[in-house]
Amino acid sequence: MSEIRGGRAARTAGPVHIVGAGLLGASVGLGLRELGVDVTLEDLSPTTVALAADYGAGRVRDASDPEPALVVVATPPDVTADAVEAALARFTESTVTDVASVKLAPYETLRARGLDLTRYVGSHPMAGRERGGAIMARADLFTARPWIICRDGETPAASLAVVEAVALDLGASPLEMTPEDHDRAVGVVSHLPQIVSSLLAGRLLAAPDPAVGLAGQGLRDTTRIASSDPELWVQILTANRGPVVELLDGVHADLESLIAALRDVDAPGAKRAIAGFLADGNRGVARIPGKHGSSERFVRLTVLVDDQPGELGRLLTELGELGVNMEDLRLEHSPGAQIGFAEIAVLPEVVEDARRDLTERGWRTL
Ligand SMILES: NC(=O)C1=CN([C@@H]2O[C@H](COP(=O)(O)OP(=O)(O)OC[C@H]3O[C@@H](n4cnc5c(N)ncnc54)[C@H](O)[C@@H]3O)[C@@H](O)[C@H]2O)C=CC1
Ligand SMILES: O=C(O)C(=O)Cc1ccc(O)cc1
Repeated sequence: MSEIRGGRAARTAGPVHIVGAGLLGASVGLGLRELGVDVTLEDLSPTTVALAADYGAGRVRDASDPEPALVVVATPPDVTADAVEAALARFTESTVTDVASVKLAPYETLRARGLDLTRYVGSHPMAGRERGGAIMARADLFTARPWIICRDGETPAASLAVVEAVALDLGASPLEMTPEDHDRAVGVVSHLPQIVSSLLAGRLLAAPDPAVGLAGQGLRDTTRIASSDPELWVQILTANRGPVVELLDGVHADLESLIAALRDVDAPGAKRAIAGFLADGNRGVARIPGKHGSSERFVRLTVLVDDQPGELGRLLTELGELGVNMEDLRLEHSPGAQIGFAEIAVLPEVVEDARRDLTERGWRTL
């Protein structure tokens, strides 16, 4: 434990040098700076470095600075291998990690160049936002999120420990995977959802305005990540095309079966086939770990909140008065809409009482 601030001790011994001071890089910087770790920043864009420094993510490195203990490469995936190679050459003692969303492609590129990768430890925090840039950075981006670490057999324990320490300092849960297992896993939990969400949202382009105006919570939930950055995602999807194409082949086959069943709903077995897809979805969604480890520990109650100043504050105060222990809160609000949706997660045993009490106080619930 090297440095202390705000009651929390940093496991990370700086300096930490960040290459690429956008969303991920500046978020790592902000989180480590909060713990008092010395962080230096670098980016192709001088404006991005200045912005990230202004927000408090670190400072510009100067010639008198010692070698960093750790270099975090947070550049777009297609230049990650180049930036890792450059960092390994420039800093001859530092551990170098990267946070790219794909792990096999940069690793294979580096291996193919015949480099000594002893000091390189690929990693990937499973946390992000729809938009990139230093301006979107947050110190708490990684809180309670998995942080995958891909070492190979050669990685010394000390290098691994440096990357683990950063993940833990930022509130993440480090776990180890091979680059192959990582790419397969994120294919299904991150890349396929992105594609499905984008395809779904793309269908809205042909829908008339009055139809889109009817959009409810289901559409909002399933299209949130459709606002993601196309440039970043072209890189991610092309780099992980093997697992992604395999997953899409599965979706394609399912879609064909579903379409066939819906085309001829009176055919023997058609309704059972349709029910099967929906039931599989039920079983799949139940496997997604919730904030507290299981999606089934909490249930969600949606409360309609008028678009007036202070309404959300009033709801939170009244929940407190009613003794409702809120485990999580999500807000949905469309620009121009007269109403917002506050989705609160509560223990199943209190949901019906909470609904009744809120209704008695004049709140509308879904
Ligand atoms: N955006 C997200 O939700 C997540 C992104 N990642 C990964 O993090 C990495 C960074 O993504 P973001 O922070 O979202 O992107 P970003 O666009 O916000 O930041 C990337 C920064 O890298 C800089 N850059 C580009 N080439 C460079 C080079 N050769 N040397 C120095 N700086 C360079 C750019 O100027 C930019 O400021 C990507 O590899 C991405 O796959 C990982 C988890 C989540
Ligand atoms: O918004 C979400 O739910 C995400 O999962 C964001 C995200 C995007 C890209 C990554 O490589 C990791 C996480």
